[in-house]
Order: sequence, then C-alpha cells, then structure tokens
Amino acid sequence: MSVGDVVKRFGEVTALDHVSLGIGAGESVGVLGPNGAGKSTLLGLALGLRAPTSGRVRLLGGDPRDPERRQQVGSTPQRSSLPEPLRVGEVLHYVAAHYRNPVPAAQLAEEFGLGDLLRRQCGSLSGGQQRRVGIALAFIGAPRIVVLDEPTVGLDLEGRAALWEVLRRKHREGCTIIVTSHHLDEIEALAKRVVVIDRGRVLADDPLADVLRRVDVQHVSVRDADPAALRAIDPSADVAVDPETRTVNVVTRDADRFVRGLVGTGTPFRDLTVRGATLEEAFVAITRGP
Ligand SMILES: Nc1ncnc2c1ncn2[C@@H]1O[C@H](COP(=O)(O)OP(=O)(O)OP(=O)(O)O)[C@@H](O)[C@H]1O
Repeated sequence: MSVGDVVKRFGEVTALDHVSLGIGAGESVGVLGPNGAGKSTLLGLALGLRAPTSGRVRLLGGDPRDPERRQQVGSTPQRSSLPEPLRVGEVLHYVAAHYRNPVPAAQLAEEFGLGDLLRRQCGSLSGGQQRRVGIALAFIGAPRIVVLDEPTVGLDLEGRAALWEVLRRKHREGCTIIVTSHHLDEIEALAKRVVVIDRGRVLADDPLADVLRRVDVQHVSVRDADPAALRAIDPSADVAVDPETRTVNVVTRDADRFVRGLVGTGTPFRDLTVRGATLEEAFVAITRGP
C-alpha cells in the first residue's frame, strides 16, 4: 500500500496534508494519532472507500477500487453493523461467497472463538460479540492485507488479548497488518513499525524501537531503598514511592548512569529493574512537538 503526496479535504477541513507513506508486504504497522488526526481518512483512502483531493494512492500495485485488489484486502471499520435477523453462521457464508478462496466458516469460527455464536442471530449478540464477528469477517477472504480501525473498541480484556494473539499469528503467516488503536500498549505488543499522524501530517514513521528511543526517558525501580538517597544520585530524576509494594520508581534520562551511581553510593536496595520509555511516553513527546 502506498500513498504519495496525498491531500484530502472535507470542505474547510484538511484531513490529510501532503502525506506520503509506503507499507510493504508482511509488515505490521500501527497508525497512531489523537482524535481527528486523519487516521481513518488515511485508511479509507488506502481501502478505496474515498478518493484523495490530490495525490496518488496504490494498493497491491494498483487502484484500490479495482475489484481484483479488493479481493485481497480485509478490513474492519471503526463502526460496523451486522444484519440483525441473520444468524452469525449465515453472515459468514454470505460474506464468504464474495471471495474466490474464502477461509472455511468452521476454521474462521475456531480461530476467532465464534463457535458458540454461529447459530445466534446477530441482533442478539452483545457489542463485544458483534465486534468479534466483524473482525473475523475481515479475514474471511484470506486477505494479503488487513486494515483494522480500532479493532479492540468494545472488547473486554480477554477479548483484546485473544484478538492480538490471532493478529500476531496472521502476521507470522505473512499477512500485512495495518491497525489503529488508542491503546498504545496494544500497538507496542503488535506493531513492528509505528506511524504517528497529527493534524493530517506524518510526525513519525519509524521502527517501533526507534520511536521508543526518540524519548530520553527511562524507568528504574528498586524495592526497600531510601528515596532520599536515590534523589541525591540524580536530582533531575522524578522519584516516586509506592508504599504498598515498597517500590521506589525513578524516571531518569540516563538509567546506566543512575544505576552506576546507585551501586556507588552503597545504599541498600533490592529487585532492581530497568526499562525504556513506553510507546505512550514517546507518543506524547512526538505529538507535543519541540
Ligand atoms: N466525511 C467527513 N466529512 C467532513 N469532515 C470529515 C469527514 N471525515 C473526516 N472528517 C474530518 O477529518 C478530520 C480527520 O478525521 P479522521 O476520522 O480521519 O480522524 P481520526 O484520526 O481517525 O480520529 P479518531 O481517532 O477520532 O477516530 C477530522 O477533523 C474530521 O472531523
């Protein structure tokens, strides 16, 4: 999928402002951005659901509106509705009939944990169950590319974890996955590459590890240590104590230097852990600007 110098305007609103981006086969890409950033507009263009005001959009080497390309793409929009009177199994068969090589309904039901729902009418499903069916439908045509716009909205914790497991497997099997989510921990757990959009512009487009390195924040935590002694090691660090677990959490710009200082002071501590910035911290830093 690629977009070249794409502008998309809705009247006065410029939803995408000269965006260029290419996503190759087999990538897993998280598209992040605040509300109204232009994420859904970008995905809609890539899927051929709308045309750009100017610029070029290609999907699998051709026009995204070409039926041949659409056969090879699966998607779940942010909001979707299923025909209420139809049973889930009937919907799967109905949608499968539109594809040349659909995944058998039984296999899809097994993969997405829909076995118990096949005989249920769609109108009787909970919001989360409907969402699971909607996501499964994105995969029914055995797509080469799947575009998922906030797929975990409405899913409980177990449903989210199960979905992410399926997505990771599909990615391992070679499917290109493009996903948006406001749960950055989910993007961190799935995507190898992160695109950050704000006000219609691409602010970052890098491998996940590089995006995380863009923020000079690291976390050091120890238990049963004297917070005052830790503050003295790096006065610019942010030191917070969790009395329940007797953990002192330190946010520092240089964890290596902090740990050397900690050992050097001889102050007692145990259970040392060090970790880098979270994607959420990187996202806040990137969208906040210089
Ligand atoms: N059909 C439309 N008509 C008018 N304005 C639109 C339309 N679709 C999107 N917009 C506007 O374009 C901008 C980008 O919207 P878009 O839905 O792409 O954002 P988003 O990043 O997906 O946001 P969210 O995280 O809230 O879903 C917003 O200002 C939105 O109001």
